[in-house]
Amino acid sequence: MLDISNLDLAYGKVRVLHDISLEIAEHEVVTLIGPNGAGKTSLMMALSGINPTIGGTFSVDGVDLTGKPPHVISRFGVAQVAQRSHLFPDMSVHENLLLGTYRHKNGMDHSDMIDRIHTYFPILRKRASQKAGSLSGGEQKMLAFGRALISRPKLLLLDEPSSGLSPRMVDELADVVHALRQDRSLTTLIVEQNAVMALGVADRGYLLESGRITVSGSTKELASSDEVRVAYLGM
Ligand SMILES: Nc1ncnc2c1ncn2[C@@H]1O[C@H](COP(=O)(O)OP(=O)(O)OP(=O)(O)O)[C@@H](O)[C@H]1O
Repeated sequence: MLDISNLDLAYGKVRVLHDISLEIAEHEVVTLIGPNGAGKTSLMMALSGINPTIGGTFSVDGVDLTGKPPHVISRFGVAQVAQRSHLFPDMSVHENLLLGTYRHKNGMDHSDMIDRIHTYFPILRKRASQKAGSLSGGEQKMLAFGRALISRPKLLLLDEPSSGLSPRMVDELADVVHALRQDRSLTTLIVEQNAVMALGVADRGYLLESGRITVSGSTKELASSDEVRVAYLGM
């Protein structure tokens, strides 16, 4: 579903990603873990068409999307839940959720999907008519996640979903990712600093360090690798 091949990215003269190659098969949940400043968000922004790349390619479902603008990538079915939720604060929770349906034809029935999202995130049902700007930070993240799900993406990109969440909310979020994985209805890339959470919900993973992928393998292999221990614990 996602095929990244030898991708390079720089901010001006500062090279941030080096020769990144990564694949995700349809319905897989794959994680890219790495410490602060490794380049995780830079890669997500590249895959959404926000950051221009300087080398390499990436394709989704066999279609080369390298260099395409964000609106084209999004219409193609790539949805990103960014670290910041980017909601419309004066619109209601329900209205923000419905904004995720824009890529589908008018008149399409979204009620089943809305019910499913409310099952994953019951708070969004309770707060449906409340302004999105009045939600807590964690609740706003849930809404941004729901808005991405309602778009029925081919590929879901989750950028550090656990950042800023309480331990209880991280567990709730992990349960949702786990349920989505059980459904096998989505293909997901989770970029995380929280290796424990990410390795607990993914099928496979990659370790990104200083802009290079240094280890890849099953979540079990990553969890027991010396490189992951050194990257996270410095020992
Ligand atoms: N717009 C930018 N201009 C210049 N440098 C940038 C820009 N955005 C990020 N960087 C630099 O690129 C490097 C990678 O940053 P990035 O945000 O991708 O890392 P990250 O792995 O997501 O980190 P974190 O886990 O702390 O969010 C960092 O050194 C950062 O300072």
